[in-house]
Amino acid sequence: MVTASSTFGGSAPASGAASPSPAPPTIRVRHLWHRFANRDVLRDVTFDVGPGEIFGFIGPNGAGKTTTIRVMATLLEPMAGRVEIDGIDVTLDPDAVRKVIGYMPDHAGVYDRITVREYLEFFADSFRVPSISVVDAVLELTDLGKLQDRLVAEMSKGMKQRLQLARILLHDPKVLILDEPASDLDPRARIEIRDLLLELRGLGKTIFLSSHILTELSDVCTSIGILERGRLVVAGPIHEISARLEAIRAAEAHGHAPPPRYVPPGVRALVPAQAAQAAPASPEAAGVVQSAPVAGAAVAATDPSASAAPQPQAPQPIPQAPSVRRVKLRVLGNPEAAAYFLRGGPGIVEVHVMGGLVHVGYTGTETKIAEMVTHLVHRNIGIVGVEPERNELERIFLEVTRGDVQ
Ligand SMILES: Nc1ncnc2c1ncn2[C@@H]1O[C@H](COP(=O)(O)OP(=O)(O)OP(=O)(O)O)[C@@H](O)[C@H]1O
Repeated sequence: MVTASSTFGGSAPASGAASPSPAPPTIRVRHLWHRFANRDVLRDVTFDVGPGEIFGFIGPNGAGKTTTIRVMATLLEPMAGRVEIDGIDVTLDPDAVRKVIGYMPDHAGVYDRITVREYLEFFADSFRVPSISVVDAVLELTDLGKLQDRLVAEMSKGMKQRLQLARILLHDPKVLILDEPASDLDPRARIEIRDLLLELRGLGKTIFLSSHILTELSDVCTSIGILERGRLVVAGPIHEISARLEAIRAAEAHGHAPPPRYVPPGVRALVPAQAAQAAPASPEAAGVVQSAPVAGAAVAATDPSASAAPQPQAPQPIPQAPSVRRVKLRVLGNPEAAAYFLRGGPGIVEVHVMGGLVHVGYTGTETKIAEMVTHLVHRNIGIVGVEPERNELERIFLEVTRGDVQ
């Protein structure tokens, strides 16, 4: 019997793929520009997604996420720059790219008046894959088997979204490109989609997904890229970005020159102000041109400096700085007394009282919060509220973006 796991992704790495690997990137985007009318909506976007990663592409409405995705999905020709999926240039060989990607657009429609099985068999036939065995495997993988005889029209939004995912798995693509896969879903459906994505990653798929909802991504993505007004302001593994920002903050707080900035492959800078200074204002200024089909050959760009694939900067070692986390404590009685007892404690970096709350910076894990609470309770200080800092991804997002829209 064909099973989901034997049919899908058997050859790819099943675990541990998030760590840096010498393998070439599965998705390679270099100096991508796009312009609608006379407005640049993508400006010099460059990033890599390694094999087996779940890459979250984050940005506010209108930042350019869908435009980037449509280029990757071969639906839109870039004005300049180069995009390769699994080593294939999307402009030079879009048909080959389509065979290795499964693309789920935002707000995709589904045919309503057929059953779930009929829907999948229809697409399996159009993908020219053996419909019965593959549809069985996809139904099993996406847990839609019980609903296979149900009319699509009668399915919930979450289930329709799951059906969309099932459809793009039929040809067993290596790379999944999902535009806002969890938007409009209730919390349960969102969690179910997240679990399915993790399962697909376990089968070796590389997953690129976009979202403007940070919390739906933070516990599923291995890496992120943040796009603002068409510019990529940061990209890389979440913990590396976080450690770097922490090191920069610590150095600046002590009046030292910031440590050398970590530049993920191809990304210009971590900090928006620097990105704005460093980035060219137009593809013409950057000397970047589009890869264009030329009879049977990979194309030379017109500008010799751009003709070779642009080389990303080698990543610099990331300085190790202990990551400072923050928590706010609401105490009964005098908050200054609580602050007094916490100052100088192991792992406590800073303590101050503001707005009646005790703000504590600490290093280590969240057990440190439990230790602080115990310590204060033993000194007869009652705790009535504990408010840990924002989640890591929210913190990064707020720090590297400026809230600009285009
Ligand atoms: N076909 C088009 N013609 C003109 N402008 C467009 C077109 N498609 C998108 N845009 C503009 O390009 C910019 C980027 O749009 P895009 O859809 O890529 O953003 P997004 O980050 O996906 O936003 P959202 O989260 O709202 O989907 C927006 O200002 C949008 O209005």
